[in-house]
Amino acid sequence: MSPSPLVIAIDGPSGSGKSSTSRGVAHRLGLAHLDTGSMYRAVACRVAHLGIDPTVNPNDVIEVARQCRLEIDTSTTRDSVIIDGEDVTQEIRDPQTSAKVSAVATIQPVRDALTARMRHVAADSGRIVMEGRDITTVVCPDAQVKVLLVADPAVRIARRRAELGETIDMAQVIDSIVRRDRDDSTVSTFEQPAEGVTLVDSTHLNLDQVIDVVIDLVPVSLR
Ligand SMILES: Nc1ncnc2c1ncn2[C@@H]1O[C@H](COP(=O)(O)OP(=O)(O)O)[C@@H](O)[C@H]1O
Ligand SMILES: Nc1ccn([C@H]2C[C@H](O)[C@@H](COP(=O)(O)OP(=O)(O)O)O2)c(=O)n1
Repeated sequence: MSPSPLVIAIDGPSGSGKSSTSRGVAHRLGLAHLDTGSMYRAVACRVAHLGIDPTVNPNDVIEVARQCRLEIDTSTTRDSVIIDGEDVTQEIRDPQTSAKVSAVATIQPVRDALTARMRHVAADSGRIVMEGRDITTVVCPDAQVKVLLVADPAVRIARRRAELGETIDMAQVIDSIVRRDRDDSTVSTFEQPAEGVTLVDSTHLNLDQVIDVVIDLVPVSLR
């Protein structure tokens, strides 16, 4: 008998620990993992390579989101992202990409195109952890487990700074958390949990503790 379908949806603001937690949960339960932010980031990279300014030519961005060939590894051991044959695995994590991505992610038809792709990945995989900003509310509102992962802004800024290295420009780090959350929250609701979504505050929890909290939410019969 094949195992029951299982979608664990994790939303939250930047730096709340979505990727680390999702990866850890997927690894422990043997599930696939999709970082949906990497899809928006990949489109932002492709758009930049094509010399498109999203604020001037949003229709060109929509075209890229609809037509691009996107190859994303959903295993927990690799995290490669290839768009139209170009490997952008490293570039999507650059602070320059972080600074550009909201301009792409706030175009509603771009969201519609990528949401459809995300749902295909979930359906193909069957058992997956999906993370982003609108997975619990828009992409997979019927997920068996729905979590909104938050942490105090100062803690999120400190975590991101530690991740990027002490030499990183502090203004850039603050922009990538505070300004980006403000822009992203114009199109997604990730500051308050929607009905049926469990709020998990990671401010005072280490990564293993957060992973344990999420796994405890998964019905034993589905693990
Ligand atoms: N509970 C936690 N305690 C301490 N550091 C954490 C915790 N969760 C994540 N981190 C660290 O914070 C940084 C941002 O985490 P990440 O998972 O990339 O967040 P997000 O995907 O929400 O932007 C990473 O360097 C990660 O190792
Ligand atoms: N489901 C999603 C996932 C990401 N986004 C947007 C919002 C973010 O600015 C970018 C990048 O998301 P990502 O999760 O990689 O960002 P962080 O790791 O949280 O800093 O994409 C979104 O609008 N909806």
